[in-house]
This record gives sequence, C-alpha cells and structure tokens, in this order.
Amino acid sequence: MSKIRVSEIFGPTIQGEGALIGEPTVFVRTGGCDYRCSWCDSLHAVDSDYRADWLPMDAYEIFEKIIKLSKGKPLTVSLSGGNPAIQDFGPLIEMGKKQGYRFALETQGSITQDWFKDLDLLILSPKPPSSDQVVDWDAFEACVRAAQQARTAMKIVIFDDEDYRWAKGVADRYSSLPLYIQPGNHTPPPPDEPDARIDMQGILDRMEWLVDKTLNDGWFAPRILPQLHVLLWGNKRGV
Ligand SMILES: C[S@@+](CC[C@H](N)C(=O)[O-])C[C@H]1O[C@@H](n2cnc3c(N)ncnc32)[C@H](O)[C@@H]1O
Ligand SMILES: Nc1nc2[nH]cc(C(=O)O)c2c(=O)[nH]1
Ligand code: SF4
Ligand SMILES: [Mg+2]
Repeated sequence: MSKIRVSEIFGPTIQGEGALIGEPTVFVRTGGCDYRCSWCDSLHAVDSDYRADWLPMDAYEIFEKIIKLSKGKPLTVSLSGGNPAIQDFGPLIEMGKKQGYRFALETQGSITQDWFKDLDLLILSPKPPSSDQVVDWDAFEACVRAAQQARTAMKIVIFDDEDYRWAKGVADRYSSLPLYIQPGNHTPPPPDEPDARIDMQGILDRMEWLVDKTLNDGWFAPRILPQLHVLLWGNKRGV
C-alpha cells in the first residue's frame, strides 16, 4: 500500500471554513504543495524545508490515529494540506467509509484523482490574483468532472477588490457549484512560528468589508464566512 506524507493529524475540532463550518471533524494534513500562495497559512505543510517533519504513513496507520482521536465514533475526516490531491487517499477513504466515517477534501483544483468521486464533499478553492498563482482552468475543470456524483463546493479567499471581481467571474463560470467566500488572514503564521501574533481586528475589518461589498453590490449567490477557527484560536496550529 502506498504511503501518504503526513504533516499532522489533529482533532476532534470544528471545521472552521466553508460548507461544513461548525461540524466536528478530524484533520489529516499532508505535506507538499504544487502552489506557493503569497499568503498561505499552512507553510509548514508546503515548504520543503519542513519535509523532515512529514511522516510517511499508510492508510491503516492513518485510520488508526483517526479512530483514536474520534474514540471510534464516526465523523467527517477533513483532508487538507499542502495539496492533499498529490497523495493517494483511495484506500483510506474505502477503509473509513466501511466504518461510517465521511471524507471531505480541500484542494486548489490543480491535480485530479479518480478517488474524488468517493468523497462526501470536494471543496475546490481556486486561487485569486492576490495569491500570485496562475490557475490552470483545464486542470480545475478536470477536478470538477472527476467528482462525478460527489457533492462539490467552491471556496474562494478574497483579500481586495481585484480578488472580488475575479471571484465573481469564476462564480459565473461555475454557477452550479455552491459558493463560499472568506476574507483573508493577512497575518498568517511563518512556518517556524506556529502561534505567531495575529491581527484579529484587521481580520474582522476585512470580514465586514467583504460583507458590505457583497451586499451593496447585490451579489447574493455566495455565503460569506470567516475562518471560525481563526476567530477562536488565532494562528494556533493543530486546531
Ligand atoms: C491551507 S489550504 C490547504 C488545501 C489546499 N492547498 C487549498 O489551498 O485549497 C486550506 C484553505 O485555507 C485557505 N487559506 C490559506 N491561507 C489563507 C489565509 N491567509 N487566509 C484565508 N484563507 C487561507 C486556502 O485558500 C484553502 O481554502
Ligand atoms: N478548524 C480548522 N478548520 C479548517 N478549515 C480548513 C483548514 C485548513 O487548514 O485546511 C482548517 C484548519 O486548519 N482548522
Ligand atoms: S494551495 Fe493551499 S496549501 Fe498550497 S500554498 Fe496555496 S493555500 Fe497553501
Ligand atoms: Mg488552515
């Protein structure tokens, strides 16, 4: 069985973002990402300087840890990273579903896997201009198609006016996908400083700006949500 590069497994906590906000969950965060977003809040799982901290684990070992953390009570497992779509989660999803666990995956939509169809929720998070990344829309489209019947949602981080306009354009192209927008944390933790100071008032101001802008604009398609875990715990890692 192939190994998955794991940065951290933690929980139970609540899902802090998007469609499943507030839902109890255990996170499996993988190491390695094909993107380098300018404002990434999880660089310890992206930057290869930290690869020595990423542990190769097989599906049995990961599921054992999930069972321990959840005390054997089935819940939703959130697969994130880094880009978790680099890894092979097929065997873990198959194993977990047999025991009643559900699986949600967070990815930017740059890499497709055939096991996307087995997810309970695929969250595609294409990156706006402020990230300094360039979206490959063919690759994104392939992810949407690979989901097949699996529930799929889109989540876009918005930092400024340009991101906002961009998000509206993307929403038009994928109007059948439920959309969640969230303000950015402009004070993400440096990878070697897990609990770095956070500008909470600045984040709340960005949330208010985003709500006002969206409503004044008469754009009623998206749900506008903060990162709830950030409001509760700041930049703390493993929550
Ligand atoms: C750390 S990423 C990992 C999964 C995947 N690489 C992705 O970007 O979707 C998880 C989520 O956090 C969001 N995110 C990362 N940095 C952020 C920041 N500084 N402020 C708000 N959201 C952020 C991403 O856009 C993504 O939706
Ligand atoms: N509680 C909590 N909710 C989250 N939603 C997305 C997260 C992520 O980093 O992928 C995340 C996270 O790290 N913690
Ligand atoms: S795609 Fe996700 S994990 Fe990768 S750098 Fe961007 S926000 Fe971070
Ligand atoms: Mg996060």
